[in-house]
Amino acid sequence: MTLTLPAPAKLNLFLHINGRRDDGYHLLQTLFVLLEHGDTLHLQPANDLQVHCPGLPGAMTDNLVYRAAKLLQAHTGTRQGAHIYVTKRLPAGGGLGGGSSDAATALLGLNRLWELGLSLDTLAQLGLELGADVPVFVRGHSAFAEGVGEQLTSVDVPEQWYLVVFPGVFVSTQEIFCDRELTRNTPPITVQAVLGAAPETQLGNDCEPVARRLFAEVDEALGWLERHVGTGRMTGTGACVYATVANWQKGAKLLAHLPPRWSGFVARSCNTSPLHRVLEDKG
Ligand SMILES: C[C@@](CO)(OP(=O)(O)O)[C@H](O)COP(=O)(O)OP(=O)(O)OC[C@H]1O[C@@H](n2ccc(N)nc2=O)[C@H](O)[C@@H]1O
Ligand SMILES: Nc1ncnc2c1ncn2[C@@H]1O[C@H](COP(=O)(O)OP(=O)(O)O)[C@@H](O)[C@H]1O
Repeated sequence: MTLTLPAPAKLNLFLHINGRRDDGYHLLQTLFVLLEHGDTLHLQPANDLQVHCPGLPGAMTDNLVYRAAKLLQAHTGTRQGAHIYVTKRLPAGGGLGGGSSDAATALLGLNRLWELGLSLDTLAQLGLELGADVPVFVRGHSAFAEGVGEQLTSVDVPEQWYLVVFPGVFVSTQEIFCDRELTRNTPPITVQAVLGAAPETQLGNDCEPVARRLFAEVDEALGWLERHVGTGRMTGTGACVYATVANWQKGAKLLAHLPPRWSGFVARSCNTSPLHRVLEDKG
């Protein structure tokens, strides 16, 4: 029996840095939406634990999917194993949360495969040990996030079509957060103000000026969107940039004119994660 599950991408419709904790972690506010596009995990019960993730450099034991599985084994004491095959579509370091989403899908998928019966609260708490972005994928709903990204308020955001462009560079989250010129004093806003604001056009991403300065390709990709679509925004700490488009056809037409050194996709946002919908369908 193979359990095949999606690991959707996310976009940050805005990202404000409000301060910094004593341990160096940043206090932020952001609005996450999920996309109908992402990686796919195939999970098979086995006696040992193996993760195959073609195209992603690095040791298997560093893969967030492997680390998620080990965390579940340690937390529950189960001796069950699995062979997990990851089809990567989301660029690592793209700001689309691919690694975090893979980890969340592994947590929920193995919880089902191994019949562990852990709650979403417990899985989100475990996920936070793997990365600040994992809990939103575990909970599987558009959310306003605060704190270091772990305090989530579930919200409904208008579902829209997005053109997402990957400008071919890897942006390390840590490098952006370490930059001296990153502004860290944006005043906090309320969730009501966010939802009334058309976030992707009226609220900004504080990491964008830093990424534009450090990575010429991010700057050029944003310039391309601004010229061809009228607006552009960066997701997370980069590198991907995006804009809303009226429908799939409009997005596909723009995609056809993308400079060949970049890649991209067109996808619709969704308030409920495709992962949760598939798990519900499978009962
Ligand atoms: C800022 C966001 C917005 O979505 O950027 P993206 O990674 O999506 O681009 C995320 O919350 C990132 O989450 P995630 O990518 O899981 O970050 P983590 O692995 O937890 O942290 C990577 C590094 O970023 C820094 N970091 C991360 C989160 C945070 N609130 N403050 C920080 O200073 C820390 O130096 C940490 O070592
Ligand atoms: N399954 C995975 N997919 C993507 N990246 C992973 C995975 N496991 C570990 N990583 C590591 O996580 C980092 C990027 O994570 P990712 O979530 O894709 O980017 P971002 O946080 O920018 O959206 C990279 O350093 C990558 O090596």
